[in-house]
Formats: sequence, structure tokens, C-alpha cells
Amino acid sequence: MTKKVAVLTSGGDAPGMNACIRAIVLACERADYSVLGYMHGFNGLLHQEYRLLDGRSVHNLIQQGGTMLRSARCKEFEGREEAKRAADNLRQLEVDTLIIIGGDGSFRGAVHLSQFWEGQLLGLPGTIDNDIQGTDVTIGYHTAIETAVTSIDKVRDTADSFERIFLVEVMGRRAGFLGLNAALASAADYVILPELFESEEQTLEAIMQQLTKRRRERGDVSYIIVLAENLWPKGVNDLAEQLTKLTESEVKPVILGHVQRGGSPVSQDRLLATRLGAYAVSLVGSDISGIMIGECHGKPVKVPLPSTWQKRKPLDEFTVSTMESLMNNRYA
Ligand SMILES: Nc1ncnc2c1ncn2[C@@H]1O[C@H](COP(=O)(O)OP(=O)(O)O)[C@@H](O)[C@H]1O
Ligand SMILES: O=P(O)(O)OC[C@H]1O[C@](O)(COP(=O)(O)O)[C@@H](O)[C@@H]1O
Repeated sequence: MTKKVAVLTSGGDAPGMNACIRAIVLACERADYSVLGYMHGFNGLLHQEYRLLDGRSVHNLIQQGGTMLRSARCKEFEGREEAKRAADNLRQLEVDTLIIIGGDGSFRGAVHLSQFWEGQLLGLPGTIDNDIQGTDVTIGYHTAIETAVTSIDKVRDTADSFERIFLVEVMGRRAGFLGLNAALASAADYVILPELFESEEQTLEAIMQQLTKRRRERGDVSYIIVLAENLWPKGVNDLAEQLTKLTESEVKPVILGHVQRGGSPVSQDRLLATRLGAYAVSLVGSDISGIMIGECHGKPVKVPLPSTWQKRKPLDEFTVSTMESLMNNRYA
């Protein structure tokens, strides 16, 4: 029997969401399922705002950043009445399977909806933060690292020319995956991450110790500190001011911001998005529901949605120890 599949993108958009939509649509077409896309995240479900999708609608899409279905944060959807309305809308359209591409917040939304809707619910991890437990990587994460690295490389050029200290703030909400990997890949000198943060005093002391030793050995050289957002209590400008006083040289803050969410997805994200999208469609019609499909060691995995947020995903130990020996503890 043919099936009706719906897909939506929710929460922070991530490069590769379009590639994932494309894979879902093509796999559905191949299986003879009809497919529709809800617009603007959960808002589309609430307001029955959708469009029918087919191979033509996803032509030339794989390389495009953003999401053709748009995304949103939809506070309203947290209400019971709203979730019931969304369930009624899904029933009215006779949707069998809803695929949600988003972060852990969107997966909470999926579980909330499952209290009122009996259809099949599948989640696919899409966020630049990579903060979803149960999958090695998330769609968008590799592109965001690349964007941050390219930007930090540029900061390095001017930092070198002026032998200046720069403080670069990267995204990640409350997770350090992006910061850690962007800092290591751009050969930054110090990185401040939520998972390793002890206190303001300890951080300032560690930076000063490292900088003093380095200045003694190598004279005035450029110095780049990468800071994860939402971490320094009074913000990046306050840290820059404190460091300016301590180092007696002007410390320039740079906030990379939403530029990290944009751009054409790198091939790792396109491939991950394509594999996960096609795999999700292969589960349509089975009794598997309420799970996220992720990837561990190159193989697809099915993770109950609550497990994606109940435990904090740890940073990779090997990467952390490499960072410590080459960056934060290099002069210790
Ligand atoms: N506890 C919840 N109950 C219902 N819906 C939720 C819940 N948490 C998040 N959502 C929905 O998921 C959306 C996306 O969540 P958010 O945390 O902003 O992004 P992400 O999915 O990228 O983590 C929210 O705007 C809201 O519509
Ligand atoms: O775009 P907004 O709403 O300002 O949100 C910013 C947040 O979104 C992100 O870019 C992505 O986070 P999510 O994927 O979890 O939504 C975070 O890194 C950042 O903290």
C-alpha cells in the first residue's frame, strides 16, 4: 500500500538540510510514496502550511545552504492544545510518517506530538552544534567547522601582520564541538569550552601564563583565543577588556555568529544527509517510531528520541588531549 510522508525542518537551520530533504523526496518517489513538506518548522504543522514535493522540486538542491522548507523556533508548539491541533492536521492530510530534521529541541517537540498522534515519527539530526547524543555527527556540523576555520585563518593573517591578540567567538549553544575542532584545525593558541571551563580566574590565569612564557621565548607574536558562545559570564567584550588590561595590548573581539550556519554544505554533510534521509524512508511503514536515525562508525543507528537529549554528549577524548598538548597546555 502506498504511503504519505511529510517532512519538516525545525530549530537552527544547518547546511545539508536541503540535501536531506532531497534524499527523502527522491527515496519516496522511488518507493512510490507521496511526500509533502511542512513549511516553517512546527508552525507549518499548526497552520497546515505545506507544499507537495517531487523530484522536480528538489532539482539542483543538494549544494544549497539553508532549508527550502524554512525553519523556525515555535514556542507555541509546546502547548497541549497546539500539539493536538497539529495531530488533527496530520490526520486530515492522512500523513503516515512525519520526518523531523532538527536538533534536540525539535526531537522534544516530536515526543510531545506523539502523545496526540499515532502516526510514525522519525527524527534526523540537523544542527551545527553536534550536541545530539547517539550520533557521531550531525548534519551541518562539518560545514560549520569549515566556515569557522576559514574565518579564523583570515583573522590569523591580520593578527600576524600586527602581532595582535584576537578573541574569536564561535557558536555551539552550550556545547564545545564546533569550538574545539575549529580551534584545533585553525591552529589557534587557546580555546575556552563549556565542557572544560572551570572559572573566569582559572581561565585568565592559564592564558596569561601561556602568553607570558610564549612572549619570553618568541617575542611579540599573534595570539588567537577561540571562545564558545554563552560561556563567558559577561560576554566576549568583557573578556576582551579584561585581557587588554592584563596583557597590556589591545585585544580585538570577533563574533563569527550566524555566518557559521550558512553556505553550501561540504561533502561530508551532503553525504551524511543523503544517507540518513534515504535510510529514514526505508523505515517508512515499519513499526519503528519515536526514534532518531543517526550514524555511528559509519553505520546507521536508531536511537529513542529521549536518549538524544537525556545525557550530555561528551567531547571526543582523543581530540581534547591533542588540543591540550598542542594548544592550551603547550607551554605548561
Ligand atoms: N519541550 C518541548 N515541547 C514541545 N516542543 C518543543 C519542546 N522543545 C522544543 N520544542 C519545539 O522545537 C523547536 C526547536 O527547538 P530548538 O531548541 O529551538 O532547536 P533545535 O531543534 O535546533 O534544538 C522549538 O521552537 C519548539 O517548537
Ligand atoms: O539563530 P538563533 O535563534 O539566534 O540561535 C542561535 C543558536 O542556534 C545555533 O546556531 C544552532 O542551534 P540549534 O541547532 O540547537 O538550534 C546555536 O549554535 C546558537 O546558539
